[in-house]
Amino acid sequence: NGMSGNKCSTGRWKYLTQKEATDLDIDLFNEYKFSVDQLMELAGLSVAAAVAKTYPPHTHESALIICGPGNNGGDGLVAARHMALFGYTVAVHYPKRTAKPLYENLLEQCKRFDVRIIDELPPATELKNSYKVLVDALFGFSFKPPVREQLKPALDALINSDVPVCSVDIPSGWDVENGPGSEPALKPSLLISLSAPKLCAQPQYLQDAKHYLGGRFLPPGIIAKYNLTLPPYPGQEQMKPALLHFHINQAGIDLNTEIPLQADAMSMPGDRSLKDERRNLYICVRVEELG
Ligand SMILES: NC(=O)C1=CN([C@@H]2O[C@H](COP(=O)(O)OP(=O)(O)OC[C@H]3O[C@@H](n4cnc5c(N)ncnc54)[C@H](OP(=O)(O)O)[C@@H]3O)[C@@H](O)[C@H]2O)[C@@H](O)CC1
Ligand SMILES: [K+]
Repeated sequence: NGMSGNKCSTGRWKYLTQKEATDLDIDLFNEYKFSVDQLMELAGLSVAAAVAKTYPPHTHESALIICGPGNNGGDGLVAARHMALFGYTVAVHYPKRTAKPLYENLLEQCKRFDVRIIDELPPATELKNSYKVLVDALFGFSFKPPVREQLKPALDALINSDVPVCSVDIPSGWDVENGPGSEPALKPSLLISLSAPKLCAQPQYLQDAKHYLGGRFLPPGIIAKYNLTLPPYPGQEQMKPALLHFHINQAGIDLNTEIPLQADAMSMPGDRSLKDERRNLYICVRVEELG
């Protein structure tokens, strides 16, 4: 039936290496003259929008955002403010603060939006009772495993929480290129890749997670330089369900696959005939949205 193995991907999109992600970031600032604040605002806004689409405030009112010391944490602070505007009750845990005006200002803004800053994380059971959704803004594409002692409790809280975790750009603790590894790792239920997905966002690592693309700010020159093939954003949206992962049920076998959304109809659950571009054949699938 052309679907040997248990994975099927059309392999249409480009996934960045860690070095490409870093170089692209540097180009945006040095060559394309963006400031960090600008891109962080757009990144954080798209994170908040993707979280609200997946776990809306009327069902997941109470949110905890765990922020790390780098720009990934900055994205989390921005998302916290936007989520407060969207109607969530938001708390932020920010255990290793960076003494730079950008981060100090973002934190102050959070406080002015009634975001609660919590210095100690509660134990897992209490965390589960207090929050309906977590945002993982601990580490982004500059992370090098293994996690050091100081931030291990924050990572462990995300791993052991038993609450849906929405990861910003990279699931924290994962190798940016090689995914979760063999140790017990974070299993996010939503990943928001920023600007372009990194190698760890491939479906074989992400498994049942929803996957959005956000950070809609790449100039055409960057797209050309890095040979980026990315799904087009619809209209004025800040984020896009780029690489939704569906359960495929064929002849009683559950397959986990990745299907790029070419038409809106594809995002609806139901039976479909889909073209597997790589193998150039059509497969009959049942599309069930996860999560
Ligand atoms: N172009 C884009 O798409 C844009 C991307 N943006 C965002 O920026 C993110 C990348 O940000 P980033 O480069 O500041 O690094 P990030 O990953 O947050 O963390 C570095 C920090 O973690 C630390 N650390 C590292 N390893 C560690 C370990 N094992 N254990 C403990 N700590 C460890 C490291 O500490 P250090 O090693 O330096 O002491 C440093 O403090 C990116 O993913 C996206 O979210 C947007 O904001 C704007 C445009
Ligand atoms: K993260």
